[in-house]
Amino acid sequence: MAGVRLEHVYKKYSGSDNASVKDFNLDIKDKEFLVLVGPSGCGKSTTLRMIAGLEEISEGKLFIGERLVNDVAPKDRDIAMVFQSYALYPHMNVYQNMAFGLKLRKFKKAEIDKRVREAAKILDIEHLLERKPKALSGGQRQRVALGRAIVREPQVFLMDEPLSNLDAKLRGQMRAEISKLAKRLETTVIYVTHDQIEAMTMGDRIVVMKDGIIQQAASPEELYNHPVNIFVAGFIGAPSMNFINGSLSDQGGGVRFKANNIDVLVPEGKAQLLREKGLIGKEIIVGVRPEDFHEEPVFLEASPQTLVTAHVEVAENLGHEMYLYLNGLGKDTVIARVDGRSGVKEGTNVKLAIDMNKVHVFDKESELNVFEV
Ligand SMILES: Nc1ncnc2c1ncn2[C@@H]1O[C@H](COP(=O)(O)OP(=O)(O)OP(=O)(O)O)[C@@H](O)[C@H]1O
Repeated sequence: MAGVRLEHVYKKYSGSDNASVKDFNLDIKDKEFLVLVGPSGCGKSTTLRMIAGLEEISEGKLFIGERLVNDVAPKDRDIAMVFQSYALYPHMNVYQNMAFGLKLRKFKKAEIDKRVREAAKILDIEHLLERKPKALSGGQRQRVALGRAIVREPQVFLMDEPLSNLDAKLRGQMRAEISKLAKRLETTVIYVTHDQIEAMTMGDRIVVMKDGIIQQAASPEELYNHPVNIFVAGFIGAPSMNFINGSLSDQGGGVRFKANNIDVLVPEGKAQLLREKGLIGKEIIVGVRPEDFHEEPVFLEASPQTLVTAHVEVAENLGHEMYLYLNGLGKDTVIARVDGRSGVKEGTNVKLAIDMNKVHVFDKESELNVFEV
């Protein structure tokens, strides 16, 4: 088993003006489940392919374990990769598909048989070993693709959007299975996805990328509670965090955040930090997650000064929770999540309290979270 370390890694494809991956620094621990996440084109696959050895590194150093592998061929890196397209050999049955890589590497028949059967047992596909890929469901094919990687007993698993061809329900199941599998095999996994839910549920640590640059590398909880900038704050969480433009004022009686229909008191602990950072009187962006709006009486009594009034344009009731699409708070529609039994009606005005202890404040210019950086 081994970790993976990238030091100042760059990738510039020949013919393109800009580097696709820039100054990538990361120390992935042995047995860690690391997820690379970000929008299309941010450089996730390029990073993974450099680790796999399928793309050359333009600059920087890549270590697998303690070994510098910049110039080591993919087959000698002791890694296994699982792709989005499972690329199973159609003319081979499941057993042969799983055995093929080991056969190429000249493993003995008995050893191949032992490994294939063990992997099939782990993945619960023992009854499918004689079948051809075309007689398998999408989820079963994905399991065979995983099986092909497992039999290699690699130091590191690399997975590039392995679940994106599956339907939503199966994706949910396989998500949990891959997490369990990684723990059981006690192996390092580097997993690429553009799906923030996959990232949040699977990763021990998540690396959020944008334009080839790491924005933040942290645990799911840390990313959710302490995003360093607007991009990360908006990327993690669904529905996304609301961003409201406004300004801070301090005319005695504490720091207030004002914007459209909002005029609320900032808790003193946070207010002091905003004073120290020289943000009073400045335009800022406040970030409020939908779940940090409340209408429980208890909460309202506790912080009466955080009450806002808004117009409910649309109320989506899912039963256990309701999403309110609100006008009047920000330039754009603001989404609040309340209890599904709260009885809020579309077309009415609603009074909500913002949990000001949970809000984030971003510098308008740098887009950095002023509480975190
Ligand atoms: N072979 C290539 N030649 C030139 N440019 C490339 C090549 N492969 C990728 N790129 C560019 O590098 C950037 C990063 O691409 P990459 O595939 O790593 O992104 P990604 O985050 O994995 O995106 P997606 O989620 O769409 O797969 C993109 O701008 C892409 O156009």
